[in-house]
This record gives sequence, structure tokens and C-alpha cells, in this order.
Amino acid sequence: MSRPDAPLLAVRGAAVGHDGRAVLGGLDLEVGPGDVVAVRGANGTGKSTLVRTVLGLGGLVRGRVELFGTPLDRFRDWRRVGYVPQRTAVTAGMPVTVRELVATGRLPRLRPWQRFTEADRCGVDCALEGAGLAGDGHRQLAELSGGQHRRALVARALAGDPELLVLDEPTAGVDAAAQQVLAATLAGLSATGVGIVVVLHEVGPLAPVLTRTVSLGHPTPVPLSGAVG
Ligand SMILES: Nc1ncnc2c1ncn2[C@@H]1O[C@H](COP(=O)(O)OP(=O)(O)OP(=O)(O)O)[C@@H](O)[C@H]1O
Repeated sequence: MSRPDAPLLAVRGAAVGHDGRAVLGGLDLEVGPGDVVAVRGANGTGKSTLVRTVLGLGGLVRGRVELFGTPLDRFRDWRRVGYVPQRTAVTAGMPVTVRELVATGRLPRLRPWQRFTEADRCGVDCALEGAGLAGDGHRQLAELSGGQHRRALVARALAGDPELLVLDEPTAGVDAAAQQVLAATLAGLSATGVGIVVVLHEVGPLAPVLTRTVSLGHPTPVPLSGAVG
């Protein structure tokens, strides 16, 4: 059961890694409504591993992660969480339009067998606009540049109206104008109480939107001990 007063995301004394071997340890992080937290660090410091861990995709070696006050291993309400992955190879070759991809982000919000309503169509339109793709809904994914494809993944996450939004390098390969659009969109989401975690190499136009930055150090193997929480 989620606690209404709990942070959207809490990471406590966590070590994260692969195959039981931590790449990053001693992590404490809280994300509340309206927070926009940048996760920064050199290549290989564990940014994506941390992000994937808090999304329940494995990687918790020890410590605790809670979403909306619920321990990660008991959390089921994934429609409250939006995710923009770093790698896009899975969708790159799909014969679908941008709009169709973005609409899939809306599906977790629908009841079983429920058809799209006008509100859902508006949600998709807003998501396209928020990612700077208002005029591109009809285009095939395969036609998009790397940066445009990344924006389509951002739009897909926005379409789900998440309460917690996790973005893994959403600005990589994205031109400055589109980064400005994304910055304005994230600022708008933050103002409505959405909590945001964003992995960034370059802060760029997102700088004024950030409320906090977490800097990860160089990768140092962390000895394995203690229980996974
Ligand atoms: N699936 C995996 N299995 C084993 N090790 C992995 C796996 N994925 C990543 N690693 C290793 O974990 C460490 C952290 O990788 P991670 O991708 O989290 O770093 P990052 O900070 O996101 O890097 P980048 O900025 O290059 O995206 C690296 O040493 C990487 O080689």
C-alpha cells in the first residue's frame, strides 16, 4: 500500500550493480513531488544501472528502494512511473508511426478493453507537443534521426501522465531548440508536482529546471556484503 506522505522515490543505503557485484555503493536519494534531480557522472559510473534498479529492472545488491512508500519488490503500480530508456534499438525498426508509439504510453492508464477516449487522444497530442514533435505524429519511426527518436520515447513516457518520471539521457543527440522545449515541458511537469530523475551528460538548457544534482564518482568495485532489502 502506498503512503500518501512518502517520497515518490527513496533510495536508502543502496549498492547497485550486475550479477551481484556492485558498481556503485552508499547511495541515498529522495525524490519528492516537484523535484527535478539530475544524475551526473562520467561514463561507466553506474547512472543507467541506478536508473534501471529503481525501475525494478534488477541491480539492487543491497540497501532499500521504495516507490511511493512501497518497497520495490512489492511495488506493482507501474503506471505511476514513466521511463525514457537510454537505448532505443528495440523500437527503431518497428513499422509504426510516431503517434502509434506515443499512444502505447497511454495504455497503462486504460482499463482492460477500454477504447481511446477524446481525453486519451488529447493526452497523446500534449505528449507529442511536450517533446517537440507536434507536427511529426504521422511519420514512421524508421524515418527519424537519433535525436527525434529519443524525443518520441520522451513523448511516450509523457503520454502516461506519470507522477514520477525517470529519463536516461533524454537530451543526447537532441538539438538545442528541442532541448529548450523539453526543459519547458519538465518545468511544467515539476510545477504540477511530478517528480523527475534525469540522467545528463551535459546539463545545457535543463540547468534552470534542476532542483538538485547527484554526482556519481568513478566506478570502484564495492565488496559484496549485507542483505538485499
Ligand atoms: N548488463 C550488464 N552486465 C554487466 N555489467 C554491466 C552491464 N551493464 C553495464 N555494466 C557495467 O556496469 C558499469 C556501469 O554501467 P552503466 O551503464 O550503469 O554506466 P553509466 O554511468 O550509465 O555509463 P554511460 O554514461 O556510458 O551510459 C560499467 O562498468 C558497465 O560496464
